[in-house]
Amino acid sequence: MLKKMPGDEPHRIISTTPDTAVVFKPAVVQTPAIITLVIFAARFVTGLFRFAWRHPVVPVVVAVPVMLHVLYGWRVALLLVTPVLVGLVTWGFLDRPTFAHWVGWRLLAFARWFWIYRRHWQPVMTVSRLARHIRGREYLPRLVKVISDAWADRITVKMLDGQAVKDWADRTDNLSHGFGARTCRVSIVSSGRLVLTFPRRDPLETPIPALPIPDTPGVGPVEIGKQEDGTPWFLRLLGTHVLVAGATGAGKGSIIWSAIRGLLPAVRAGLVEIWALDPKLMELSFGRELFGARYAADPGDCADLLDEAVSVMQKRAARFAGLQRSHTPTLDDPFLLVVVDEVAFLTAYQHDRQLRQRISAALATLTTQGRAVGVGVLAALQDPRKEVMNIRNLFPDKIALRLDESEQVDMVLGDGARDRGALADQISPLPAPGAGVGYVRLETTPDPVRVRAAYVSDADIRAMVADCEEAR
Ligand SMILES: Nc1ncnc2c1ncn2[C@@H]1O[C@H](COP(=O)(O)OP(=O)(O)OP(=O)(O)O)[C@@H](O)[C@H]1O
Repeated sequence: MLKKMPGDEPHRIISTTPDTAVVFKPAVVQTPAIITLVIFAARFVTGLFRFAWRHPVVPVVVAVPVMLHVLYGWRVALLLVTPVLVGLVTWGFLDRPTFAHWVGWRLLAFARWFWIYRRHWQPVMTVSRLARHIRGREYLPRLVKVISDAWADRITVKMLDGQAVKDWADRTDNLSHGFGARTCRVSIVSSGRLVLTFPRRDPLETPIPALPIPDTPGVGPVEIGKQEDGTPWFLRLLGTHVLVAGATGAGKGSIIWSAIRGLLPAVRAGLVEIWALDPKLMELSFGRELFGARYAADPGDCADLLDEAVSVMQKRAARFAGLQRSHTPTLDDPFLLVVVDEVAFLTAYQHDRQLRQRISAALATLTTQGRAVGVGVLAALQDPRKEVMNIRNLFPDKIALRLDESEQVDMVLGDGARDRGALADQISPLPAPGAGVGYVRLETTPDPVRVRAAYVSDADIRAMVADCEEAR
């Protein structure tokens, strides 16, 4: 009675005697009416409390004026409610962020829960086959709560027992179209619970101009651009190695140049040295004055420069042994960032086998031992296949810009990254909406984050060079 009892289904019943009616007897359990009423009342009250707990602002906004009206009449209600409304509007004007945090986003979350997610939940779950029908009974994953902010709606879902995150990750297309969003990201919060993120707007859809050069020298995470939620994207370079992969024209240069730009004050202060390897002779040659003697384009010179970096690293390691386990840049021991544009030119397309092996060995040594002694590698490449770059796993932090094939996403970011929403193969090939857009997967966070690097134009690089020369 409370739930539909599964009876025998007529299509399964076969009569062996011709011309006899099949007797269909569904199982019926008689329940006294009072028990039914008590259960309904209990469910109603629990639902009311649950609702008030999840959407506390809504009952206050709706229930209080109604109660005042019922108890004291509409005049008193209006008299008491008007100053509160005026107060709220003033609060919204004077301090938008706190108003949005405490009232605005909660009301929006309620509206979207009510109008979009709750209303479409059952059809979307059924059509995308995330709901199950077993013996006539429908089992739906539970929509636990909706949180909204300026960028996206985040929906906490209790999966059905026995469901896997992959079941959901495989249906992100169905979910995003079903709920009218552009994309859907799936991330796990605890056993059996996951969060679906539906962005409502895209702060990365237009190019970001070059960020201002920081005022103070710093080697901490460098601001490169924006994250998909509109917050600044900081990339750590000290104490790690970063691999940037992207097809031609994906905007690898904008990440390299934004990193150099962010470190420029520290370069001028002597806390950072940037060593540039530019085998393609295109990207870094434009600002080669910034690197002084630490610039190489010819493969032989690149090998020499890498060997020198290895030697610096080994000398430091010998000095630091037993004294310190991590490195803080100083004037005597600055952070040394080796920037390699199109690393495959040196490791795969180089026809001199000996040189190729020497370069690969030096890069492998730097990426395995460099970070503790203040030597980092920032490398860019187009083709992420293992044959081209067999040391890609030695880079703890990875960035996938636009890639040509979906299989390349996991090659760059690691297994399961595409299932978790890193759709680097779907980034637009047009420069305005797609160049510099990518997904970052850090050593410490398995969930890829969508980002866009600021575009450092030729004029910006020229200004950086002029600035540095002036400082010298
Ligand atoms: N962050 C960005 N925002 C907007 N446009 C960009 C950005 N980065 C690059 N572009 C545009 O895309 C074009 C290609 O960029 P870029 O040369 O850096 O790509 P790339 O990945 O280094 O390509 P290649 O591997 O062929 O050198 C640039 O000329 C510029 O117009």
